[in-house]
Amino acid sequence: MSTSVHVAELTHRFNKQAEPVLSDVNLRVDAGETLAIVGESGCGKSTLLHMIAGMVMPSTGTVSIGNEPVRAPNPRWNIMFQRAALYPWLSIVDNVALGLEFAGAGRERRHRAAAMLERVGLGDRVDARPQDLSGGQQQRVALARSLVVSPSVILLDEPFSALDTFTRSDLQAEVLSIVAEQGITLIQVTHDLDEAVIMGDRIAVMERAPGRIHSLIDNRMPPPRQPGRPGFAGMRDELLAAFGRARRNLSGADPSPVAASVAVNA
Ligand SMILES: Nc1ncnc2c1ncn2[C@@H]1O[C@H](COP(=O)(O)OP(=O)(O)OP(=O)(O)O)[C@@H](O)[C@H]1O
Repeated sequence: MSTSVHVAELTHRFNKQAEPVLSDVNLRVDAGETLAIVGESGCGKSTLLHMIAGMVMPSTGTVSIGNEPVRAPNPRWNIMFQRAALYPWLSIVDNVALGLEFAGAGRERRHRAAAMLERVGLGDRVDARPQDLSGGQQQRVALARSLVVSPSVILLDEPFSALDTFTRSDLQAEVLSIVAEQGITLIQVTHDLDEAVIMGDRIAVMERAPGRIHSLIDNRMPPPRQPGRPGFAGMRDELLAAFGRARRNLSGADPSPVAASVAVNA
């Protein structure tokens, strides 16, 4: 079952003397919606995501998932990182089943883990060790581990950034298909504007120092959103312009789209 995410009046300082890393962040993501978050390096995207995941408590403000205040990590709002942290001494089916064990599942967990590996295209590798898989396959295992616990919300922190273009594209499509099928609410941090257009029904552009939401853009492209399809380049240009405006709020300069593009890819 999908669930909404509500961030209210969130401000964060990593220590009392420091300037706030995040300030006055307000955000609502509807149940079943997908949101991509972009912004200049260091603007606080990961910090915000970690707070939604309950890994870091905000200095002030609240995060709620459904009607429940987030105070700790929970399998119902699961986070997946850029690098798959898999146990090399366990087979991949046991790595995935471990997520279910932490979530309190019973003896059927190995069967459920195998079914989820099948769903992400690794049904014939269940007994392999993580180190025998490619980076893309390892990310598929991590994805299966995040999804097998049937989360209402999935939080992705640049999960595909280390992958080649084709593997990344396959995994983007896989994630979109699974979240649509299961009605999961998705929030994904990315550096890649193409990826933001592909993944997000809406795209939040953040500014930095302090980090806050600069703009929220509705993605007008209907899925499947793929580079080269009509409307994709226009949506990306709109996003790039918003990214440039978010930077200008910081520096007072007026960056050209090329300068903004360099910053995005830095
Ligand atoms: N545990 C921490 N203690 C102190 N400062 C931190 C901590 N974690 C992050 N920061 C600082 O908070 C700011 C935001 O970091 P964060 O990683 O959230 O940004 P980001 O937008 O995700 O960056 P990037 O795109 O480069 O990954 C940075 O200035 C970072 O140095």
